[in-house]
Amino acid sequence: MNGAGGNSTRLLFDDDDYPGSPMGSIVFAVITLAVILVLFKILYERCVTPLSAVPGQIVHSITSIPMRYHMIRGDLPEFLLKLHQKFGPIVRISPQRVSVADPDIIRHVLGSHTFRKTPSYEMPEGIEANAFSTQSPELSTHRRRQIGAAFSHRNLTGMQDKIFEATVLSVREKLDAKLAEAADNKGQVVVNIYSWFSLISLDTIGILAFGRNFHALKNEMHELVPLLNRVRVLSYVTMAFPWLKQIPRLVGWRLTTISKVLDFAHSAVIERRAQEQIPVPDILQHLINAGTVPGDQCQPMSDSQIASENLVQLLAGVDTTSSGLTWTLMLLLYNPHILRRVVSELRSEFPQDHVISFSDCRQQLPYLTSVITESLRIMPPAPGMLPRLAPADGVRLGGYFLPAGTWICCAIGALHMNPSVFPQPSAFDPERFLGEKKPANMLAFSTGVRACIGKNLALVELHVVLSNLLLRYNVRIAKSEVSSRQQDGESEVLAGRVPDIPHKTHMTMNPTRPERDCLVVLSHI
Ligand code: HEM
Repeated sequence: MNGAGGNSTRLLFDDDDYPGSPMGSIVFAVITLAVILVLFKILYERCVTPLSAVPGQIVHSITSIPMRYHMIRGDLPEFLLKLHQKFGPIVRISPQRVSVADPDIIRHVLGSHTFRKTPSYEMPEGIEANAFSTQSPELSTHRRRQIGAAFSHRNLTGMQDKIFEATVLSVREKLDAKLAEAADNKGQVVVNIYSWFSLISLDTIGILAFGRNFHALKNEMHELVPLLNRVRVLSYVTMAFPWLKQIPRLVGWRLTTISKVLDFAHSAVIERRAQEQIPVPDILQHLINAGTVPGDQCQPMSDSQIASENLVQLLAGVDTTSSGLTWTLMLLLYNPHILRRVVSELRSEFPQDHVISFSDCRQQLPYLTSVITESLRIMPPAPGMLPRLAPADGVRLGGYFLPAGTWICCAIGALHMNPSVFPQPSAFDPERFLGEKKPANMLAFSTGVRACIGKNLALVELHVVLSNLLLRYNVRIAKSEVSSRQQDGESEVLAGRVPDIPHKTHMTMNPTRPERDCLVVLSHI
C-alpha cells in the first residue's frame, strides 16, 4: 500500500501479509497455533493438574512472569499480601508455586526436613555448601550442631565486651567527635542512619566472626561493602531468573566476587589457627573449636567450611540486622508518643553514661522489647518467600493436594498482616507484645528446623544499639515535614503509623532512598 507522493508507507500488515497470500497464511497459522497452545495451557493448569484446585488468578497459573517481575521490582511481599487478601491463606502464584500465610501451615512446612529447601538456595559450584545453602537434612543438622552453640545466649554474654566495642563504643566515639565539631551548628549532626546501622552490623560480624575490627563505621566504608552488594544482587537476580546461570560470564562474575569474600574469610581462619586460644571465645573460635572438645556430637570443620559459614554470616546477618534497626528507629520517630515512652523507660532506669547490656534490656526494658518485636512483625527484615519443596509423595495442606516438587513459599510478611492472627495488623502497636500472653506467631526469624541461627545475636544488637543510642542522644527525623508536625504537637494524629518510606525487598526489606528518607538529626541530651 503506497502513500501519497509515491512514498511507501508500511502499515502493520502489507498486502502481501494478508490471509490468502503465503506470508499472510504463515502469520495466521502461527497466531492460531499460539492461541491454541495458550488455551491448552490454561485448560491444563486450571482443570487438570492437582494445583488447579488452589485459588489464584488465571495468569499466575500459566506463567511465573508476574511473580518474577515483582521479585525484581522488589515488591514481592506486597504482591503476595494482595493475593492472600483476595484469595485466602493459600494461593497459587505460578504454575509450580503456592504461597501460604496461615500460621499452622507455615509451622508445619518449616517444622521438619520433610519439606526441603529449594535449589534456589544453592551456592555456585565449587563453593562449600553451608548452613544456609544446603538442601541436605543431614548436613543442615550437623552444621547447626557445629555452629549453633556459638550463638547461644550464654556464649553471646561472654562476647559482650566485643559486641559493645563494635556497637555502643564505636557509635559514641564517632558521634561525640562529630558533635564536638558541630558545636557551632546548634550541637546537631545529620546522619544517614541506615548507612550507619549497616556499617555497625558489619563491624559486629567483623569482630565476632573474623576476629578483626573492620572499623567500617569509623571510616564509613570497608572493602567488603561493594563486594557484598555485588554478591547480593547477582544472587538475587539468578534466583529470580535461574536460566541466567547458563550464561558463563555471569556465573564467572558471581563466582569471582564470592571467592574474593571467601579469601578474606579464609585468611581470618588461618590467622586465628596460628594464634594461641583466646581467653573468651568469639564466634570464629567457637567454629574452630567445634568437634574438638570431648563430648561434642559433631566433627571439626575444615578451613574452607568455616570460611563458607563466615560468608553466610555476612550475607544473612548484616542486611537483616541493619534493616531491623532502621525500621525500628524510623517507626519510633514517626510515632512520637511511643518514642517518648521508650525514652522515659530508658532514662528512668539508667544513668546517661551507663552501657546498657542485653540482660539489662531483658530485665528492665520490657517496653523497648515489645517495640522491637512489633517492629519485626510490621516491617519484617526478611518477609518471604522461604520456599520449600513438597515431598516425593506430595502433601495435603489447607485442604489442597500439592504434588511432589511444588514450591511452597512461606509468606512471613503476609502472615504478619493476617487479621485473624494479628488484629488490626496495619497498626504499629507495641502493646500487643506487652504482658503475660504474647502472640505466638511473630515469625520474622522463621521457625522450625531451618530457623535463623543468628536470632540471638540479632536481638542483642537490636536492643543494645537502640537502647544506648536513645539513652545518650536526642534523635529526630531530619525531614522538615515530619519534624514540624511533631513540633506542632500533632503526635497523637500519627499514632500507630507506619512510615511512608519507599522500600524494596531484594531478600531483605530496605529503604529505597535512605540518603533522603533515613536522615536523622542527633544531639546530646
Ligand atoms: C534481624 C535480623 C535477622 C532476621 C530478621 C533474620 C531472619 C532469618 C530468616 C527469616 C531466616 C530463614 C531464611 C529461609 O529459610 O529462607 C534466616 C536464616 C538464617 N539466618 Fe537469619 N536473620 C537475622 C539475622 C541473622 C544473623 C545476625 C545471622 C548470623 C550472623 C543470621 C544467620 C542465619 C543463618 C545461618 C540462617 C540459615 C539457617 C538454616 O537454614 O538452617 N541471621 N534468618
